[in-house]
Amino acid sequence: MAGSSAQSSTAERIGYISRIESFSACHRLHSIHLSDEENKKVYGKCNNPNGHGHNYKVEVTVRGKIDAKTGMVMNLTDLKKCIEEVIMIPLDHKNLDKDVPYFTTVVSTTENVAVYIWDNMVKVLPPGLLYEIKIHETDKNVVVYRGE
Ligand SMILES: Nc1nc2c(c(=O)[nH]1)N=C([C@H](O)[C@H](O)COP(=O)(O)OP(=O)(O)OP(=O)(O)O)CN2
Ligand SMILES: [Zn+2]
Repeated sequence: MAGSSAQSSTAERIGYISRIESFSACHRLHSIHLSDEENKKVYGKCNNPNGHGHNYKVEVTVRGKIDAKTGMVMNLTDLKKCIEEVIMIPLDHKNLDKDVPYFTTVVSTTENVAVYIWDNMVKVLPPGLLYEIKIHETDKNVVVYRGE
């Protein structure tokens, strides 16, 4: 019988949906927990006092039940609004270290940018939905954070 080995139509289905946005920002890798000499040694060219810029690409993924009535894990239009509020308004065309208070004491590595986005995204999304923040800092450097 067709579909006999498949999940029943009433079973709960879990889906992952993602939205990708890009933002441009500049920063300098410099830790307040290291001396100037150590900063130079650890971060090299990325410790340049006048900073440098990136076109970051961020992928926000949510995981959840595919609602039987709406057919959605969540409405991607709502996810777009959350990304605007949490990522685009505070970070796009900003100096991360000077314009974003969080990075006054936290070094603006892409790992920490991902943590910043995660911590703020969980505040605006329905509970338990956020699954992953993936950031392409360059075409070659990619960071994933899952809230662990
Ligand atoms: N663990 C991390 N390491 C580094 C980070 C980071 O956020 N986390 N960031 C940097 C610099 O900010 C910058 O991203 C490095 O840029 P660059 O070396 O130019 O990037 P690419 O490797 O993609 O460029 P190449 O063409 O290979 O030079 C450094 N480390
Ligand atoms: Zn950088």
